[in-house]
Amino acid sequence: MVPLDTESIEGLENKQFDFVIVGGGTAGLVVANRLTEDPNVSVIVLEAGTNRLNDPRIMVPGLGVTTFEDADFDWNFRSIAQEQLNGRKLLASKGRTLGGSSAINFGMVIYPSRSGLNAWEALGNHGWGWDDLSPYIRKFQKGTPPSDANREFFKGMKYDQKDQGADGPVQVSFGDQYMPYHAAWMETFKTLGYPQVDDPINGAGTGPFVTPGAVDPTTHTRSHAGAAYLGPEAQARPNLRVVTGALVQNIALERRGVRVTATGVQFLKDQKTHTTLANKEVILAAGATQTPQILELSGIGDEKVLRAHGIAPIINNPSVGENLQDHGIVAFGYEVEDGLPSGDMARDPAVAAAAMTAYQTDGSGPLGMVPFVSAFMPCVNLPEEEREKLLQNLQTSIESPSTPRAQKKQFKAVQELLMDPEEPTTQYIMAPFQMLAREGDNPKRLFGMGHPGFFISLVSLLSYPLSRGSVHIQSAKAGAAPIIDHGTLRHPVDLEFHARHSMWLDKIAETEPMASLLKKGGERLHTPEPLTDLEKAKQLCKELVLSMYHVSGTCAMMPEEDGGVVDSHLKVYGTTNVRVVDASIFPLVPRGNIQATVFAVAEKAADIIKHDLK
Ligand SMILES: Cc1cc2nc3c(=O)[nH]c(=O)nc-3n(C[C@H](O)[C@H](O)[C@H](O)COP(=O)(O)OP(=O)(O)OC[C@H]3O[C@@H](n4cnc5c(N)ncnc54)[C@H](O)[C@@H]3O)c2cc1C
Repeated sequence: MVPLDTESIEGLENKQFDFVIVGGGTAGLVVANRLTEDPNVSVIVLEAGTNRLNDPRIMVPGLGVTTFEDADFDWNFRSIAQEQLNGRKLLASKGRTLGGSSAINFGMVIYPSRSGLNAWEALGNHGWGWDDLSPYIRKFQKGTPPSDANREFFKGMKYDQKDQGADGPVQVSFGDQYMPYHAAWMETFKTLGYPQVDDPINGAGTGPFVTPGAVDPTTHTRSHAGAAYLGPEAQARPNLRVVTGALVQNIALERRGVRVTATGVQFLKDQKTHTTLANKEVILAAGATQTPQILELSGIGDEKVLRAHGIAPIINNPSVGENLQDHGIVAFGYEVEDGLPSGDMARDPAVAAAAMTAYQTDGSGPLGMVPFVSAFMPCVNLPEEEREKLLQNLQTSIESPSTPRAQKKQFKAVQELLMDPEEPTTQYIMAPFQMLAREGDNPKRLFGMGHPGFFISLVSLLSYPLSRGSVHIQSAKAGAAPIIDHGTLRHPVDLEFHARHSMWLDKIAETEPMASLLKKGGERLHTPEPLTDLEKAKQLCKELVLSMYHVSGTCAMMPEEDGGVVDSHLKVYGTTNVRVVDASIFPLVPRGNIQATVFAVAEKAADIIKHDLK
């Protein structure tokens, strides 16, 4: 593909576009594409990061991990020290390139649940339940069925052939070179009494499943937002302009009566400040870490935070940047039986070269696929009276006068999800390589295969965490990293659930057929001895938990009095024409990895905007 010139700003100064979209990431490019389907609508996308659409480190799915910490791809944020995690800082990687985080992520496509989305609606967001949003899952993707070989390998694999999206831009497919642990994962859950019951795209049911990936099955390239929504046809549209290296500093706002109207944005490019005008709307799609930052820099946020940085408040909304949710993951490492493979083999240059040759020859092998299997599970090792006690603790925190009103409603919604026998409380994942979780804030060591020997990782994350964090500006300077407080495992009930889920990882490892693939008496990266003590499990969770990079909820869609920042049309309260379309609007984080939900939200947002234009 001829590279799209996104560097030039010729003719841009004070030029007016109907829509100014801030951030050319996962959600931003969906909205840009859909709005410019109408040739009479003009759109500019301002992306702070690079244009690396043709870069192999993005295009080759298995190379994504090499982009971490590289400023050409990753913002490379860290959280502030997390007191509840022994003072550790969490890595907060985030895409800084066209395609945003979808261009550097692990490519897993995981769908939200019916009840999880219905909870969004119950929180006061009319039109955002499962029946409203799930059609957009089918709109953003095109699913390619598993091959006969995969069906044979994963016996009993459920795939709902008729309902995978017919012609969406994001290609979703399965791999072609799974390892014995992948098949054993499905069988092991069956042994434990939890076979797969349905395709997760249908939004219900617990049990294991083969995780589809955002990979084009023909070219074996990553199907991220840039590839899917900014392909040759979109690039050729005269009504769509995309500029990279354009760091948006703030929205220009004017008070018109009781509400405030955006007239454009100011952005920094090549060390100079420029202005672009919005004829109709400014759409913030800078992601859950930076969308609140831009609002605060524009004078929309908690007036105390703004004044502390010398910013004059225009709209006082203390909920901006609050309600941060993330999935914290706890990864355990198990040595595999002698003679069996593992992704750790790639530390041998000859093996890495062979994988690259296979990929270059016909797209086959580990580099061209997303190598994970998952399971959604309830907390199976939690006796009924203990469950009652934990839910009672949650009830106490719902009733506590110190719990803010907004959180009370959310906790109530989570409580219902935790009590629903059809809903998972965890997502388990098997990754066929080692993760050195104690090196957590350093991706080169975390994923660097630095420990001798061959391992797999078994991972747990809480589907519906109660812990809440925040993100706020640390200076009035647009380029400064925001203060990110993940808050992971801060709520005591989260720690109770996560400890129990992590203990069950050992159970998976010692159950057949998985057990036979792991070395008897082999090394365990998390703890040398099997984990039988709940208190020890809690300490281990605090020591090992990492961010799964699912930061969301920081400009939540909810009624304003309940802690909302945007209404159910995604308009920022107090403005006539500023919308947010990205992971910040999630009122509750969905049950697993979030990119599918971001794509679906952005598709729905585009329809809402088109409708509102009429
Ligand atoms: C390392 C990693 C692995 C992940 N793995 C998975 C996975 O396997 N499966 C899954 O479902 N999810 C995964 N996720 C999560 C998922 O990719 C993200 O949650 C989702 O893509 C976020 O979409 P978004 O549109 O909200 O933000 P983004 O896609 O991050 O887009 C925001 C864009 O705005 C730009 N921007 C920011 N500030 C400014 C500014 N001031 N001016 C202009 N532009 C700006 C950014 O550079 C970026 O391009 C992962 C995320 C990461 C980081």
